[in-house]
This record gives sequence, C-alpha cells and structure tokens, in this order.
Amino acid sequence: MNEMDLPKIEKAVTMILEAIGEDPQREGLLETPNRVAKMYAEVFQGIDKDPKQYFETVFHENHDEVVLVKDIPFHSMCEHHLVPFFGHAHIAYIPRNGVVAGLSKLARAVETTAKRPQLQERITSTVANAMMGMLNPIGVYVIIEAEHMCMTMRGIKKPGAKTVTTVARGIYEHDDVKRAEILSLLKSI
Ligand SMILES: Nc1nc2c(ncn2[C@@H]2O[C@H](COP(=O)(O)OP(=O)(O)OP(=O)(O)O)[C@@H](O)[C@H]2O)c(=O)[nH]1
Ligand SMILES: [Zn+2]
Repeated sequence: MNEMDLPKIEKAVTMILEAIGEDPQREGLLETPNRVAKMYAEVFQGIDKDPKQYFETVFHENHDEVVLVKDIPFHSMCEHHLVPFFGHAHIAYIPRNGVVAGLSKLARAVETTAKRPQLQERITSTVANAMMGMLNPIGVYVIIEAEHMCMTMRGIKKPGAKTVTTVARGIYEHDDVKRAEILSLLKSI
C-alpha cells in the first residue's frame, strides 16, 4: 500500500502559506499544515484502491430486472485545481443469471473511486467498468451529476452549473428504451 507522506504535505502547505504572503507562524495557522495533511490523507485515501474489490462478494437472487441505487452523494477533488466537486451518482444494472452485488457496494465503489484527484468522466467509467468486469451483468448505466468548485469559486464563476456524465455498458449501450426507463425512474421516485 502507498503510504502517504504526511510530513511532506505539511512542508508543502507551509511553503504555500509563505508563498501567498501569509505568516505560517501566526497563531491561527500554526496547526494548518498538519490539519491539511490529515485532510489530504482522508480525501485521497482511494489512490491505491481498486473499486473492483467491492464486487468480489456476490449473492444469488432470481432477479432479472433493473436494480437502481440512486442519489448516492459523493465528493471528490478535481485533478486540475485540487478543489472539490460534489454531487450525486445513480447506478443501474441488470443482473445476469441472478448475480447481484450488495447494495452498499455500489456506493462504496463510488466513494473509493472519488477519493483521489479525479475527473467526473473517469469516476463514471471506472465504476461502470468495475461492475461490468466483476458482475458480468446484462448492462450497467452510471449517471453522475456534480457541481465543480473550480467553476464556482474561480475562473468562469458559474455557481449552480451542473455537469452530468453517463456511461452505458452492455445492453444500455444500444437500447434507448432501457436507458429511458432509468431516466424515468430517476425522475419519478
Ligand atoms: N472534463 C472535465 N473537466 C474538468 C473537470 N473538472 C474540472 N475540469 C476542467 O478542467 C479545465 C482545465 O482547464 P485549463 O485551461 O487547463 O485550466 P484553467 O486555466 O484553470 O481553466 P478555467 O477553469 O477555464 O479557468 C477547466 O475547463 C475545468 O472546468 C472534470 O471532472 N472533467
Ligand atoms: Zn478544476
């Protein structure tokens, strides 16, 4: 496992504080490098983890229709600016031969994948690919909607702008009706 170098993060944060013209020795900032190091250890704890691990345990249940876990909240860090983006993920899949995953594992896959410097598109495809590879379902459809702080607090400054990314695998790649079913479930429940 990749051990995080907390003293190095602390040193870097101290340098950033100096570089922006702050005094790292003033009372309010004394513990800041250490706090930021601990925060990074937490928000980047998915760097060496593979979300496939959550689909190693499966159940067998005679369910051959959609399973949809919606409104999974997540937050991540944009890899371009290292500021947060956050929102909700919705994951639908159709089991093959009754192979189903624990529902919490879908949320765990999102959370782990989000805990590294990321792109929204990559979280979406990583989760979809992990489920395809491990569960071999009839199809997977992952939809993520998020607000990016790098578009809100700086740069273009458009608070409230939402980015929606989707990845369809298996039957969802070419079945418009099946995709529409998920979109209507997302709206109606
Ligand atoms: N595709 C994609 N882009 C993202 C994501 N998060 C942030 N970005 C974008 O990454 C881009 C980086 O663009 P650059 O031109 O290299 O950096 P910049 O000068 O800071 O860009 P501005 O944000 O336009 O000021 C910006 O357009 C961001 O909106 C993401 O998850 N996916
Ligand atoms: Zn950004």
